[in-house]
Amino acid sequence: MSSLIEQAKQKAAYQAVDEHVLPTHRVIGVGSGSTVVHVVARLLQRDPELNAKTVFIPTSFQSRGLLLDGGLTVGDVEQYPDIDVTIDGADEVDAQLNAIKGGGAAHLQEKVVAEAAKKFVIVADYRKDSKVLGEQWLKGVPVEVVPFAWKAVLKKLQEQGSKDAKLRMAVAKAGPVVTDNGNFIIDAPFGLIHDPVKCLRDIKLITGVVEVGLFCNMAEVAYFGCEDGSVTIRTK
Ligand SMILES: O=C(CO)[C@H](O)[C@H](O)COP(=O)(O)O
Repeated sequence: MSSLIEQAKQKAAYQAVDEHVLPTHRVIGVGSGSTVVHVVARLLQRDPELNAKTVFIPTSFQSRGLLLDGGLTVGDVEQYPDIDVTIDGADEVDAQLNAIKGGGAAHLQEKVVAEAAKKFVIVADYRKDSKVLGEQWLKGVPVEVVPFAWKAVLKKLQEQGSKDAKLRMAVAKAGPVVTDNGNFIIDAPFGLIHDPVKCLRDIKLITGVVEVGLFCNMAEVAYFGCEDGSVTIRTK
């Protein structure tokens, strides 16, 4: 395996799957991102008969592809509004298990699938472990917005104190990133976020905002893969 970071992601993902995906579970939410690749790899190592009795709820085009490529059955929250457990990555997690998500622009579906679950578990490597949000993740809070309102929302975010807020631009396409839901993303840095609940509320009240990449009071436990090969578990 290539790097310490990749090993850390794998360790956290494998341990979280082993400890939280139970044989009795029938509906499992699967987040998005590079750490979740290891979550799916571990799910595929389970007893195939068990996986055949289980429906997996993806949170993006990416995770849907991972699940389908593995031959797993996928569903959605319309069919399965009661999820046993959802496991997802994060961009940063604070001491209270509040998280910044949306680095992969998938936080709208991720939040719906996390909220529909009895238990929400975060998996991450050591770079994501913070006391206060905004310590490590400097790109800002990802905010999904309806396209026609992006400039108006950007202005409001700047008025709320994020003077460097900007529209996320695509890399291999001219123009902005377009989410799986057909929306745009604004990345809004607020420095250290000591009160993430207030920050979330303030942003969500801006008309044109679809969802904010602040996941407050949602995770029950976070697994951090460490540089020395160990895994740190943080619970509420
Ligand atoms: O929120 C997310 C996507 O919207 C991801 O979970 C987050 O960006 C972490 O990704 P990675 O595991 O690749 O570091």
